Amino acid sequence: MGGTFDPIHHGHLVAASEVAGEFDLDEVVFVPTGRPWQKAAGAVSPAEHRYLMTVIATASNPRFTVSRVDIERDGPTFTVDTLRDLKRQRPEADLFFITGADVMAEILTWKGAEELWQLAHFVGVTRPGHDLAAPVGSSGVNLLEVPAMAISSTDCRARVAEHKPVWYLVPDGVVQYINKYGLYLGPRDGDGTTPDHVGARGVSAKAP
Ligand SMILES: Nc1ncnc2c1ncn2[C@@H]1O[C@H](COP(=O)(O)OP(=O)(O)OP(=O)(O)O)[C@@H](O)[C@H]1O
Ligand SMILES: O=C(O)c1ccc[n+]([C@@H]2O[C@H](COP(=O)([O-])O)[C@@H](O)[C@H]2O)c1
Repeated sequence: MGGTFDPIHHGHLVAASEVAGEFDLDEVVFVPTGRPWQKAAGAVSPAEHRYLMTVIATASNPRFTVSRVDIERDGPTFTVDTLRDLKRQRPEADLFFITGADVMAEILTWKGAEELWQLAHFVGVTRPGHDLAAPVGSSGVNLLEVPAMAISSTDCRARVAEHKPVWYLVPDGVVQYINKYGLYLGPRDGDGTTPDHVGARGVSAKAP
């Protein structure tokens, strides 16, 4: 499952768990993007923060792992490269790429879109507020209804910035990580550490 994971939240985790169960997958590899070219430069937290939050969120599930292939590759992140790298690392694996309905609707705009269907099975999952459909001309795309989680990373970031809690929207360890590094509290300062004018403790991390 690829994503910017800024931050990872329970919508991601439920989607991954449901697909793993439905398709009897041995492993779900979470792949944080390096440079998501469709998101504004500077609007995305440093990759190491997003990677570490993903590790924290997935640590308790023995079938969940996290890959650094996208954050270690230079240049913009393209899924065609992600899938090639994963295939190189796991030549025997039958790859499934998990996306929410919003991302499924954009795949035809991606680099090498016509090649993607040969590299992996794609699984599109339902997401509140978005219609789910297989892209025109795609093959091997499965659609799966998953429990509705009206959670987005955008909303989580906005809540932290407004000093509202994100408990139960993201895993507890991710709440604590966000608080520890003062993420999302103010203007992005480039390295994701707490800007001077912002206190080190965010309201979001107060006990529930
Ligand atoms: N609540 C959700 N339910 C189902 N799928 C989701 C949900 N949130 C995200 N996804 C899917 O997870 C993948 C990674 O999403 P991403 O990291 O961009 O999270 P996001 O919440 O959409 O972030 P942002 O709000 O910053 O755009 C995408 O395929 C997306 O469609
Ligand atoms: O390959 C592309 O051109 C492409 C364009 C946009 C998004 N993606 C991938 O789609 C996944 C979700 O991306 P995002 O930005 O919505 O978190 C992630 O794995 C991205 O690398 C891929």
